[in-house]
Amino acid sequence: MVQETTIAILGAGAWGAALANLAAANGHRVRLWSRQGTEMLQAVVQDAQIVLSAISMKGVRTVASQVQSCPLSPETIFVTATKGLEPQTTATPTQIWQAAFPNHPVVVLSGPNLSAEIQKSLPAATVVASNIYTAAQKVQLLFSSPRFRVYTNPDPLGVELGGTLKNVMAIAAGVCDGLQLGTNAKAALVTRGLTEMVRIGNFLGAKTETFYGLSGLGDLLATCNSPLSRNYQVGYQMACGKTLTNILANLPGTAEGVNTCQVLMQLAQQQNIYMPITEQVYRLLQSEVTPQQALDELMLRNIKPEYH
Ligand SMILES: NC(=O)C1=CN([C@@H]2O[C@H](COP(=O)(O)OP(=O)(O)OC[C@H]3O[C@@H](n4cnc5c(N)ncnc54)[C@H](OP(=O)(O)O)[C@@H]3O)[C@@H](O)[C@H]2O)C=CC1
Ligand SMILES: O=C(CO)COP(=O)(O)O
Repeated sequence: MVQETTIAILGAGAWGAALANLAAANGHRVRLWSRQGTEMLQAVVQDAQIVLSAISMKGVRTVASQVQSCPLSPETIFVTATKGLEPQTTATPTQIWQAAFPNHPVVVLSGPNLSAEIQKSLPAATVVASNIYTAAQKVQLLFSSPRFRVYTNPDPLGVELGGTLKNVMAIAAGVCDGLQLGTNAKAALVTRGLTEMVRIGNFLGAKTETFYGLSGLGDLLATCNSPLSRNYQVGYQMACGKTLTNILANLPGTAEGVNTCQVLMQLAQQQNIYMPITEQVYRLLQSEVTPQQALDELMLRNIKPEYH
């Protein structure tokens, strides 16, 4: 029997609300905070054993610095469920929370977790990872249930990057389906997309094997194959001729892949890392190529061995 725990969830969007329901269904006291709500941030995080952030990337640093001015228990564990990279610094959400709270454990939670399915109580699995294993274990116990299977993993950076990098590939997968390129093309795209994720992930310090687990390949498969994914929807609608501005104006929620793609392109150029799919997604989002031209650019590259 898991002890009843007070969990403050920051961000009451699609994912924050789904995580709140999972925690409440396990008998925990859940306090939800968002800018739209009436609860003060200080009151929500006060005495919370867990502070979980499900805030879009663009709000993470601001909210982390607001939490810094709130009184917290020294035992508080931070959990981050955001999938993005900060444009100015390329920092991950975990790195931002850890720098703001150097004396607290930070746990990343990431996996193939389309919130609409979780809200329908469909079964799912996820991964929790931290440099402090006991903190990850605590979070695993808090969220585990017969419908939500939680694994621990010792590579928090790899877990976090899997969820972040796959968003760019989900945009590409949406384009692939929107252009009706078929199952072979999709399989090639997702497989080569994973190779690209491993390449940049290794450069940033993540372990290869993590990308072959739930938070990497698992999340890649979920988002590249589901119209529930907002990132997939962006690609699909671009392939159908809509403009990015128009798509984002009507999208239900956040598509982090749009910003992540820009950050990755900057990094790839600075560090000379070969990321052909990311580059074509970037050029498409910048309206430098059409979906068909992006496809041609990828297919007409020099032929080469599968592995270097
Ligand atoms: N939906 C999903 O299936 C999953 C989403 N994720 C990740 O979780 C994160 C949130 O996604 P999701 O819940 O779907 O997105 P939503 O767009 O539904 O919600 C975003 C949340 O972030 C908050 N927010 C946005 N900008 C700021 C800001 N500047 N300051 C404070 N709060 C801000 C919003 O607050 P407010 O309500 O006040 O506007 C809202 O609570 C993303 O990084 C996403 O990749 C991860 C797994 C699954
Ligand atoms: O990360 C997700 C599922 O694991 C959600 O994907 P989208 O943000 O593309 O909707």
